[in-house]
Amino acid sequence: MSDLDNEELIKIRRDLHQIPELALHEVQTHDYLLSLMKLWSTDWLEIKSVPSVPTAILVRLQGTDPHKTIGYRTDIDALPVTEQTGLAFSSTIPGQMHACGHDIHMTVALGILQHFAEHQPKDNLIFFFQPAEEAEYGGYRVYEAGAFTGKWRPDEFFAIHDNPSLPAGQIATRLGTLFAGTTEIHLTFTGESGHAAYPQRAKDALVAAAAFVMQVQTIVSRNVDPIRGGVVTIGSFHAGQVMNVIAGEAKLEGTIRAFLQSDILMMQQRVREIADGVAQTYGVKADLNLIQGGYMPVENAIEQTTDLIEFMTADPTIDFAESEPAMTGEDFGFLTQKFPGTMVWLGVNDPEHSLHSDHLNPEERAIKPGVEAWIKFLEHRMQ
Ligand SMILES: CC(=O)N[C@@H](CCC[C@H](N)C(=O)O)C(=O)O
Repeated sequence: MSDLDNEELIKIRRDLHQIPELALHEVQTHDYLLSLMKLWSTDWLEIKSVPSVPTAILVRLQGTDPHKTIGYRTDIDALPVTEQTGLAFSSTIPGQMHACGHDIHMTVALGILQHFAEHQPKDNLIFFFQPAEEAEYGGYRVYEAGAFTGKWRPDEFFAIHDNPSLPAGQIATRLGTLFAGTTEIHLTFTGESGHAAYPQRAKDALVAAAAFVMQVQTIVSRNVDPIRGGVVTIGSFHAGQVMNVIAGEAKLEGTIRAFLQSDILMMQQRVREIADGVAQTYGVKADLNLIQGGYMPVENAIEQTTDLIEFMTADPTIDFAESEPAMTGEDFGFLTQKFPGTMVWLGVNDPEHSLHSDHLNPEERAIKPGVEAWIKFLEHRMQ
């Protein structure tokens, strides 16, 4: 068998695009991936499951003359977004879409895996098909389950993320931090509802929540070093039922983002202080839940990343560019705290739409050069 050709890769991508599943529920995706891996089964390929995270798949390829074990990770989950692309191969699952391109990530990983299932690698390779990147921090869960121990422990880890702002097939990364660390904010203010005409007899949770939304804007403007920057976004605000009843409850959700873990911790503390202060000022109760999970800053390691940049820059068949850091989050950041490694962008040329857009339509011609660049680089790492 030869390497998967363009048409075969596109078919896999379209199959996966039609079955987008949410974090920790990637059952059809898991079965589809496994069916391909079984087709490519060889003496040197071993598959492992993780009982506590049943949609995760680890694949190990035994090297011919191993000096190390190289890890390659792809995420497999999708988003609660209703697809609006109108593509013939659109999502078949209502309200769910591969709007972050994990279908592209999986296809690239499968292309690389199929190559090394056909051509036994020199070093050992571990492919990690990771559930729950968008939420629920699957990488952290699988690590904590002890999956990366013994012969399953990678010495280094690599991963990609698609980028609609870059030309199709371009690979881009940088030394140091590529992606921000994040923290989810889940906050409920509870007051007392009442008649709109008698505010003095109620405790207005909506007004408290509105004050909170405005006050947290000062975290980035007054507490974060402006040279480093950060983000506090409240993306969801639900309160009240009708115009003439004071809301007794307000629910807010948002995200904190920064490039340094110390900034994340400081911003978490400021969110706690503001929630407590607002609760006291408005006589309501604040229930605050801050979840970082595995979304640590994605720190590209010096040795692996320098080698990758030098290798890809020198190869005229690879379109490589250095990139700026981004405020997107990724729980690959947790794995970069545990194993040295590198995450790169893969350009998919859809500049009109951002990641998470219901119109996101990555160019499939990015897949084949992505696969080829990684096969070359991994073979180079094995020399
Ligand atoms: C690449 C990307 O879009 N990642 C997501 C990761 C979500 C992190 C977590 N749920 C949070 O918001 O804190 C992103 O939103 O950046």
